[in-house]
Amino acid sequence: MADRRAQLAARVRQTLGEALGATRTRLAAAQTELAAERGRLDRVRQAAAAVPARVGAERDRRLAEIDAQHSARIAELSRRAADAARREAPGAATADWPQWHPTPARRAEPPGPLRVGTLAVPRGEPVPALVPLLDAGHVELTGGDRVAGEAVVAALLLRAVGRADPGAVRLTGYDPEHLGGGLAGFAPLGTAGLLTFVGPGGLGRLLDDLVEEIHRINSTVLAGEHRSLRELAAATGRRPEPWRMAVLLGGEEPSRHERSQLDRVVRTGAACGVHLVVRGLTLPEDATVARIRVEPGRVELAGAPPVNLDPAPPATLVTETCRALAARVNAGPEPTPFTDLLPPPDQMWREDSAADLIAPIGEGTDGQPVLVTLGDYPPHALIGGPSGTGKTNLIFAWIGALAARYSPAELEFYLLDFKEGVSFARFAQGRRDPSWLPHMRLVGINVNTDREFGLALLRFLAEELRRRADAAKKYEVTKLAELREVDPAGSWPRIVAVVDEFQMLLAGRDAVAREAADLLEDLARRGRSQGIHLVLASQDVRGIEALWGRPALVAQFTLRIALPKALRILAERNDAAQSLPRHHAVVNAESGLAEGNEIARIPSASDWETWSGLQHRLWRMRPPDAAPARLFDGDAIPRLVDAPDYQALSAPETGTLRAPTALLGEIIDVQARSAVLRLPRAPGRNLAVLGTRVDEACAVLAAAGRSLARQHRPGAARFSIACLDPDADSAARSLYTDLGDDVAWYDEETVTELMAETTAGLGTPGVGTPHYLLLFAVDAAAGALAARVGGQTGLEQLRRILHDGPERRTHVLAWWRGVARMRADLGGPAARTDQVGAWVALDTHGGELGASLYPGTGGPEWYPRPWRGLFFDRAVHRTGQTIIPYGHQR
Ligand SMILES: Nc1ncnc2c1ncn2[C@@H]1O[C@H](COP(=O)(O)OP(=O)(O)OP(=O)(O)O)[C@@H](O)[C@H]1O
Repeated sequence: MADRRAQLAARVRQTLGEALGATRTRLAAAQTELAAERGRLDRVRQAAAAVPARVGAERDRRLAEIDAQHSARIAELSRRAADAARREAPGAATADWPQWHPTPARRAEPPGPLRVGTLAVPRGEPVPALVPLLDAGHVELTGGDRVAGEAVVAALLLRAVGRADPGAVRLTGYDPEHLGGGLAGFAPLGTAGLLTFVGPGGLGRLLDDLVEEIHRINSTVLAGEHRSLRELAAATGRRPEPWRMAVLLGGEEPSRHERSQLDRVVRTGAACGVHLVVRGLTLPEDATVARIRVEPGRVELAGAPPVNLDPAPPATLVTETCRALAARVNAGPEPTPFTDLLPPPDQMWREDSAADLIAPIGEGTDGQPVLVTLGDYPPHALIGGPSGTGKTNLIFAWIGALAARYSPAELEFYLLDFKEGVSFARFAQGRRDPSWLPHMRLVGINVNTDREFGLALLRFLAEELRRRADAAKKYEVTKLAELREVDPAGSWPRIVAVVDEFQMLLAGRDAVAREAADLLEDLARRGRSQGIHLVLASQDVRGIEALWGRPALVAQFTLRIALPKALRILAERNDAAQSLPRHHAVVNAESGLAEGNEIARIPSASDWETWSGLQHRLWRMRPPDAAPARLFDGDAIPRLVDAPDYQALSAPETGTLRAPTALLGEIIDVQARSAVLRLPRAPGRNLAVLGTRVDEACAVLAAAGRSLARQHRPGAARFSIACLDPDADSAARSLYTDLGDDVAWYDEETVTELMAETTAGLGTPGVGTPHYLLLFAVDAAAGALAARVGGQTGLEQLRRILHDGPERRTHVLAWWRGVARMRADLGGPAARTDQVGAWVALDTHGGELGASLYPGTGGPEWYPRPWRGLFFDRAVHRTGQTIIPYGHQR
C-alpha cells in the first residue's frame, strides 16, 4: 500500500512538476513577448515623437517647390504673352522708339493692336500693353495726367500711321481748346491732306461726315459681301479704303444729335475703318471701346494689371516720319504691279474672243480689277491725256492684259505711233531683243509725217473688213461670233488697231486726211460686227476736235479712257479726269457720261524689264509658224538688199525678160513692198527723177540700176552711166563699180558721145540688147548737148532716144534738177512730156508737176519732205505714190 501511495505521490509530483515546467515556459514566452511589445511601444513612441518635425520639413520643401514652379510658370507665361503680343502687333506697332520706323502691314495682313506701354508683371518679363484700334475699335482716355495722356495719343497715332501704307491713315483733329493733345508733331501730314483740323463748333459736321463715310462704305464697298473692311482685305488682299481716325480733344458737352452720331460711329465705325481717339468726351458702352485711365503715377487699361506707360515718341521722330510720309503721298501712289493684270502662267491664252475681248486695265477704288471690253458694245476706244500722263504705259498695260489672255489665233494687233519715239518698237523683233509679241502684225513707229502709212493701214483694215463681210454674207450671218461658229476652220481673230496721236492722220485738208476720215468712219461703223476694233489715242485736244467734226464717227467710240487732266475725252460736264491722281485713268464705257466713270489705278507696264518678262513668256509660247511683226520705222532708211522684191529678182537662164522692172524705193505700206517701174518695149518707158536733192536722186537711180542688173545675166544688158554733177560722183561711181563689165562711164566731156552712139544704135535693124542710160544731173550737160554733132544736137539725140528708145529696149532713167530744166531739155516749156512715162518728184512741189505730167489740173497734192519722193507712172497710176528711197545700198 505504501508503495502504491508512494507511486501515487510520485505520479502526482511528476504531474505537478510537468505543469509547473509548462507554466514556466509559458511565462517565459509571455515575458519575451511582453519585452518585445514594450520594445515596439518604445519604438512607436520614439517614432511618434519624431513625426511633427519631418512633416514640417516636407511641407516646407513642397512649398518651396511650388513656389519655384509658380515663378517659372509666371516667367514662361509672361514670355509667351510678350511673344504673342509682338507677333500680333509686329514692327511699328510695338517697337521701342530708338528702333522705331514704319513697317506697313502687307497686303492681307491685319495692322494689329498698338502698344502704349507694358503691363507690370511681378517676377515676369514685361508684356506689351496693347490697344486694339485700326480695324478694331476706339480709345477713350480719362484721368488727370494730361502730359501722359498726350503721350498715349501721340504713341497711338504714330504707331497707327507706321502700320499702314503711306496715305492709308487719314487723321482729323478736333481740338477746340487748343490743347495740342499730342497732335502737334503730326502737322506735316497736313501738306498731303492726311491731317485736317476741324474748328470749334465743327464736331457735329465731322461726326456727320464720318457717319456718311460709314454708310457709303457699307453700301458700296462692302456691299453685303463682307462684314468689314478687315474681312474684305483678308479675302481679296486689297484695301480699297483708308483708315479714318478722328482725334477729339475735349470741347463742350456734345448735343443730342452729336451724341447719337457718336454712338453710331462707335457701334459701326470699326468695321469700316473709322476710329475715334477721344479725351474729355465720354464714349458709350461698347465692346470696341478701350478705356485708358491716366492718373499721375498710375495708368490703367481696363481689365488689365497696371500699365507702365511708354515715353512719348521723340518729337523729331514724329515730325520726320510725317514729313517723309507726306512726301511719299505727294509723290503719288506706288503703282500696282503689272502682274495683277495677268492670269497665272498656266491660264494664259485660254480665253475665246468670239463674243468680245475683256481684260483688266488696272485696279478700281474698290480694289477690284477694272475690266475693259471691246466687242459689239463698246466697239472702239478713245484714249486721251496730255503728254507724260501715261498714255503709252496704258497702251502697254492693256495690250499686255489682252495678249496674256487671248492667243494670236484669237487676237491680232496693229499699232501705229505718229509721234517720235521707239517704245513700241519692242513689240517687233529687234537687234537687242530677238523676241516679239506674237499677236502683233504691224508696228509703225515714228510715223510722224508719213500719214500715207496710216492711210495704208486703214485701207488694209477696210480690205479685211470687206473680206469678213463677204464671208459673213456667204454664210448668211451678221456677226463675227456667228461667222466663227459656221466657219470654225477659218481664221477670224479679233483685230485691235491702235493709233497713237491719230490726230496727225486727220491733220490738213488734203486727200490723205479726207480718205483717212472716210475710212475711219466706215471702219468704226462696220468694224464693230466684224471684230475690228479701233483704239485711237491722242495727247492733243485738237485730235479729239478733229473727230468732233464728224459726229457719226465719234458716236462709235463709246469707250473713253481719260488720263489725268485729259480734256474733251469725257462728256462735257464730266470733269472726273481733272482731279485724277498720277497713274490713274477714268474708264468710261458710256460715251463719257459721268455715270459711267470708273477710276482705275494703272500699273507700270512699259519699263523694259516689266514688259519683256511677259513678252518673252508669250514669245516662247508662239506657234511654230509665227512670224515677227512688220516694223515700219519712219526714221529708218530701208536697204535695197533687204527688200523682199529685190531678193526675189533673178535673171532668166536664157534670153531677156519681156518687161524688166526697176525698183525705185519702198512704198509706204502695210507690207514692205517696192515701188516698181516696169520697162517693157513700149513708148514712154523712161523715168525722170525731179528735184535738187543729190542723195535721194542718186539713191533712186542706183536702186533702179542695181535692180535692173539683177535681171540680166552678165553680158546680156548694157548700162551707161553719165555723171554730170560732182556731188553725185561717189554714188554714181559706186554703182559703176557694182555693175561690173556691162557698164560704161561718161562725164561732161563724153556724154555727147553717149548720145550720138546710142542714137546711131537706134538706127540699126533689130531690137538689140537692153540698154539702160542712167543719167545723173543730165540738165548739167545742157551746154555740151546743145552743140551740134553731125546733123543733130545732143539734146535732139536725147529726145530721139527718149522717144524711140523704149521700143528698142533702150530706156533713159535720168535725173533732172527741176521740172523746168527737164522741159527745156525736152524742147521748151510747152514741149510734150509723154516720152517720160514715169517720174519721181523729190523737192518739187505738186504745182510744178501739172500740165502734161499729171492727170487733171494743178498737179498732185505733194509737199516735199526729206527722204521721200512721189512716184507716178502714167501707165499704172491714177494718183502718185509716196516712196522712201533705198539707202546704204550695200
Ligand atoms: N501707271 C504707271 N505707273 C508707273 N509709272 C508710270 C505709269 N504710267 C506712266 N508711267 C511713267 O511715266 C512716264 C510717262 O509715261 P508715258 O510715256 O506712258 O506717257 P505718255 O502720256 O505716253 O507721254 P507722251 O505722250 O509724252 O509719250 C514714263 O516714264 C512711264 O514709265
